[in-house]
Amino acid sequence: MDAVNGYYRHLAIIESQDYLEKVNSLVEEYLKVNKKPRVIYGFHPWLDNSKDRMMEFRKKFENFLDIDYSNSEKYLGQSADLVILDAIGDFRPNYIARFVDMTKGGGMAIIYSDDILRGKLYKESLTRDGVVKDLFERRFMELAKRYRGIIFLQGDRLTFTPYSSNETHKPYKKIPKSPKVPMELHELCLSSDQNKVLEESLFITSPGKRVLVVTAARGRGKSASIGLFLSYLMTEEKFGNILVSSPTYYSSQEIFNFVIKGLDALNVKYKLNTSRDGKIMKITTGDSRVKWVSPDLARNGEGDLIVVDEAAAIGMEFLDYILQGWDKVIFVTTVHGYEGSGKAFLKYVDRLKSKVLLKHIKMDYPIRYAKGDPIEKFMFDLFLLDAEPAEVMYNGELKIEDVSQEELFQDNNLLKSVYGILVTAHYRNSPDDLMLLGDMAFQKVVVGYSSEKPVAVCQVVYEGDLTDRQIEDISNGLKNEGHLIPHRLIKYMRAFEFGKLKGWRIMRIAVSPENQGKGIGSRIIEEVIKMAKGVDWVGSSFVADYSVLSFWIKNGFTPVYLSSIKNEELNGYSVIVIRALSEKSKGFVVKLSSLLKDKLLRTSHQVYYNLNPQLIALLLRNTYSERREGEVPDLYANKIKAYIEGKVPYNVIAEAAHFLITKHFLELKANLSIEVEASLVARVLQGKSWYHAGLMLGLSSREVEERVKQGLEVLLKTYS
Ligand SMILES: CC(=O)SCCNC(=O)CCNC(=O)[C@H](O)C(C)(C)COP(=O)(O)OP(=O)(O)OC[C@H]1O[C@@H](n2cnc3c(N)ncnc32)[C@H](O)[C@@H]1OP(=O)(O)O
Ligand SMILES: Nc1ncnc2c1ncn2[C@@H]1O[C@H](COP(=O)(O)OP(=O)(O)OP(=O)(O)O)[C@@H](O)[C@H]1O
Repeated sequence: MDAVNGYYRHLAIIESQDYLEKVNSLVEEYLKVNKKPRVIYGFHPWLDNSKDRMMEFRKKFENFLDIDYSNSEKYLGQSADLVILDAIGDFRPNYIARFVDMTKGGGMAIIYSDDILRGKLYKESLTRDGVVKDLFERRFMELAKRYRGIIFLQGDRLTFTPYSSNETHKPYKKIPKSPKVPMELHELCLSSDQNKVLEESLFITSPGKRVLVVTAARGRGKSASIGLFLSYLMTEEKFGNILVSSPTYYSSQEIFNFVIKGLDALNVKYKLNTSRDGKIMKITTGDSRVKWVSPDLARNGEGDLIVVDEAAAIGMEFLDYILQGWDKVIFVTTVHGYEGSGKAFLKYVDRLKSKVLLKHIKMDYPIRYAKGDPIEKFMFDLFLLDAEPAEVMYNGELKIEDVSQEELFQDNNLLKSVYGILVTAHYRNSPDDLMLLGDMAFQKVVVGYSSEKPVAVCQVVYEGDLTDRQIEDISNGLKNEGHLIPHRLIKYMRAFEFGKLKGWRIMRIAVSPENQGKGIGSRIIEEVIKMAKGVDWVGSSFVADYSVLSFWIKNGFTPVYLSSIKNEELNGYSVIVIRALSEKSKGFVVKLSSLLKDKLLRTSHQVYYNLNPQLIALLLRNTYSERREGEVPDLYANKIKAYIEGKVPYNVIAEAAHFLITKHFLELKANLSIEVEASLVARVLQGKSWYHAGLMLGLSSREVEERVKQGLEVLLKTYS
């Protein structure tokens, strides 16, 4: 009852063989306080008996929504009084975080399991040869016993320290006296912070370049209030064309839901464009529209206003690009969230303040529950959501050590600052990564310290050394044994013997943002290579990105593989780089990288049409070649000359240009700048029009053509 008054939540964790009885009696207790709760139930429908369990629960409630864990991203905006998680077959951090988040103030989340440590799906993906650690779960249980508001039932042992409504503050709306934004919209707000956003966002409508930044922890209703504000703008003439972008569609979903709520409240008619799977992609009313576009398209999109949700997660480089192209920009972002990189983004905003007219609105009050909610605190500390790197400036002194996973999980401050580096540098970090760090054996964690504080971290996984049987299974597509690099090279490059070599995959490397570009990453790699005694290769696999790839190439790694399909979730193509440490592996590197070069030369116009041409050029420049092209035919040379002199158009000489560029990348005798090479790649190998090549390269059509001519001239001199 006190929780209802104080609008705070409870979390119950049940680990017991008679879990159903225990959940039922807890639910009975809860029903005494709230007779008709809305219930959300999370599970894997296809696991043994899980559907039966769900059906049993479903009978008990009128308002019941069952959600398949694998689909749960779609339901981020949902909330319920009672959230029940089936943790019999899986105990996965991302799902726990996501579902507990759906619980409303006064409500309760229940996680039930027979045994948290064994037989869990995600954990199995971290298990190799039956070996896995349980540092994550032990920390989870230890915190659950210590934190208030958590009912922890292990067998028949109960730990629970209650919380009190005196310690919480409920959100209330507070409508300003004479609001400029319509009253109907203010009425829809649930906290005074939302009213504030609605009114103060008007800042963006005044003339000139303006940037509005809205930041808060998760669940403060940022997206909702911006959605309401956009519904107002749509009814005003000035903002006819509004784009919304975010790393994934789902982070913007609430914006669209609340544009609709707003338009409904204002009694305005609108039209929806929905994707096949039900996502609202565009809302139109009269001459105005709000449309979602992916970050790739937003870069060169046009309109009157752009909203970027989860802005910190997209990367500052992208934000700079948006700021160059747009006059009216709204950045919405979570700080201290799962996807967030808090301090780095806030520093970025501070720097921006001196360059453009900027307003920064911060929201404090949660929407779904009270400020001071004990479960929010538990989740923050459990998943280290507010982990940040230690503040330290690198002064040239670097101590590099490997730290055992046990040491890391025993020392919360060390864990927090090491994990903070990973969270801040890799925006895709999620609660799952903490479990991976704690539980996956066969890994090595290397930490770089400056002035005794962590500034860099590197996670290494041992791979390879496979048996014939394992290799055969992988080659037949049967099993994924978790050896990522050998797996890809065996399955897609058919390099069976490579599987027998011993390797270290650098799964993660990150340097705290203030200290990047000072040589720390390279020194860590050097040290890791020294540690790799008796190892044939050290490698890495990551989403292809120009500057990250440059880092590996600088450190002596060679690209050997590039995926043929874009990974939609990661929004890019993955690339594998390897540094050979033994003669045997050297042979593979030469062979595989030559094959990669050939693949790029022959298929850039189809397989890699959408890949950044600079990246293709960088790959072509840094791969071996085992074949040569013949002499440049005189006819080709003459044609190209005629083109350079402006006597014939490009299409007339396209085949000659293709020949010459292929020859260049096979022989690498001419020294062209990466910009010129990228223009050649875009036009000649990818077959883009001048216009599209220009879009990719940030150049005008004329500039691209100038570079192509310039490049062809040098190549002709070198090779004919
Ligand atoms: C498997 C993986 O984890 S791949 C992903 C790698 N990690 C990340 O992208 C996280 C964010 N970035 C970082 O943490 C670091 O910048 C790292 C790990 C990529 C590189 O470490 P650093 O100490 O910054 O690199 P270091 O100073 O040794 O080398 C500099 C070179 O790396 C490249 N580089 C890549 N990213 C950066 C960056 N953010 N800042 C500066 N240089 C970078 C450049 O080519 C640079 O050479 P240049 O100065 O001639 O342009
Ligand atoms: N005014 C409102 N009325 C009803 N529900 C609201 C309101 N504002 C927010 N919500 C609900 O609260 C939840 C959090 O809102 P929203 O997604 O806007 O928060 P956010 O701060 O953007 O959080 P996140 O970081 O999760 O994106 C959502 O489920 C949303 O539907």
